[in-house]
Amino acid sequence: MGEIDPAFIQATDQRPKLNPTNPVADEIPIIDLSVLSSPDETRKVVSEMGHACKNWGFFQVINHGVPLELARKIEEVAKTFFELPAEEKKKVKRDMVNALGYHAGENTKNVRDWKEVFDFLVEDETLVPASPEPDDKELRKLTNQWPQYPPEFSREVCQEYARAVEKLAYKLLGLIALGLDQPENRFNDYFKDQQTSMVRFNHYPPCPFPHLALGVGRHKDAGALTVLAQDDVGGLEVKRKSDGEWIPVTPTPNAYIINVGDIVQVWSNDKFESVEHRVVVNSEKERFSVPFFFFPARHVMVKPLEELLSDENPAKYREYNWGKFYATRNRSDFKKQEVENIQIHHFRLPE
Ligand SMILES: O=C(O)CCC(=O)C(=O)O
Ligand SMILES: [Fe+2]
Repeated sequence: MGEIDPAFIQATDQRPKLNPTNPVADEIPIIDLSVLSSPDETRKVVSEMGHACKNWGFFQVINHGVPLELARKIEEVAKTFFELPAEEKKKVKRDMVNALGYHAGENTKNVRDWKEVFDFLVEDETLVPASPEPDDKELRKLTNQWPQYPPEFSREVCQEYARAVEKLAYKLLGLIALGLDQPENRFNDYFKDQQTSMVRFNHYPPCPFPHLALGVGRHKDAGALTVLAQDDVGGLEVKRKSDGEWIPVTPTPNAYIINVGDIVQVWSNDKFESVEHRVVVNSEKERFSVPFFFFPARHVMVKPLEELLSDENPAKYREYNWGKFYATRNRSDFKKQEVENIQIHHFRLPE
């Protein structure tokens, strides 16, 4: 079996229970979006989604409108990419200047993830702050990097897929807005004029040390929401709010897993919660997943919605700039940092 590189070893209290003695029923709600044409049904969906966002921070959607054929094609494109020889993948490697492309050694909470990734922006050539420093006004252009080879790697399929999940993400964000008693388009402007959203291909190779390492360590997603496709292998676990147990999200064919990100948590002033999740790996099977991270434009100042605030519900966060938050995250993903990554709780106001 050989030795594991210590960079991958999780602290004892973070290691997964691989064979839970009490297998849990799958409790993450599944919501059917096929009924949205009728106002009564829409109200029902809004309410189901509101409950899920409050109690789980996670749900799955079926009949979501993303063409199945396209979802299948994107999975093929992702697989094709990761099958390339390492030197080909390295030709589109992400670096200190450009955060897009291939990356094999991401750290989550300063432990290395057992995975490799490929990232691309929904809107190519998006501007973001050049540095996390608050006074530095310089901007930097992020540019997609596409492999030249093989011919089956289709940039067109990637772009078409990004547009299709983006459409679903807007739909879901509208339903979340309705769940906060706001107009359906309440959040849309934050994504106009250079949203920083991206699609990621995740590949988790089989791991001989699944009891020591994780595919992705526990974390919360920083954006507004995430629309995740997973294959049939399984491995994603969500921290159940009621008791802190790690609950596996059983793959549901043709469903998307949706989770509330930190930004929706702040907008909703904690009504909806961004919940920790992680990915467990296994010694036999590789696993693929494709998250779409719905990120606003760099200039957006994130803060609780004024419309929700009152004497009884005062703002729980001071505002922060999304672009600077993003720049800080991208820097700290890169190098093992001695300090904790930037988090929304750093902006929390005292009660
Ligand atoms: O692969 C998965 O199921 C989830 C990955 C994830 O949480 C992420 O990339 O943020
Ligand atoms: Fe995540």
